[in-house]
Amino acid sequence: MNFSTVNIVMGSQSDWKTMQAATEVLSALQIPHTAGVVSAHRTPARLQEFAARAESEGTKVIIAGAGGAAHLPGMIASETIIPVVGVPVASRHLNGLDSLLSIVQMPRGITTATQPIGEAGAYNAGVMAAQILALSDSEVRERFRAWRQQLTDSVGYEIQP
Ligand SMILES: Nc1c(C(=O)O)ncn1[C@@H]1O[C@H](COP(=O)(O)O)[C@@H](O)[C@H]1O
Repeated sequence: MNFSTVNIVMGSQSDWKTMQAATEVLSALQIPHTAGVVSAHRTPARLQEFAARAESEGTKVIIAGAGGAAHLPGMIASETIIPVVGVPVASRHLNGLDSLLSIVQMPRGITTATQPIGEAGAYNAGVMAAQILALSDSEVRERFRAWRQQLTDSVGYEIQP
């Protein structure tokens, strides 16, 4: 189990093709991150160990993605006070609506920062993690501002018919 400033975890190896988009902004902003498989359903002991160690290992934000009965993000959120950014991975039968509802409908007091379904959600999870870190890290803040300006500048006004 590897720990880093941002830990990206997912319920299955099959989620990686979606979840790897979370690394794009983190890499661009030079934010240390690592990724691995943790499942509330299949590896409950690993989940317990991961959540118990993350804070003392220096993790500041956890990005958790899962599909279907996506209990992983909420279960991690219940075991640590580190903010958990949840990513609903598109499921085979219900296109991720099941994943979204499983992650977003948390009980009062325990919460996840839930992102859109699929790759765009994973990408934005990276953005959200960077913004959380920017609050307490001036170097990340400056890099984030520059990244955001680039995004703004890249949106052209003219329509290309
Ligand atoms: N939702 C969860 C959890 C969990 O929430 O603990 N563990 C695995 N899974 C999900 O099962 C789906 C199918 O997994 P497989 O492709 O391994 O059969 C994946 O999207 C995974 O996130």
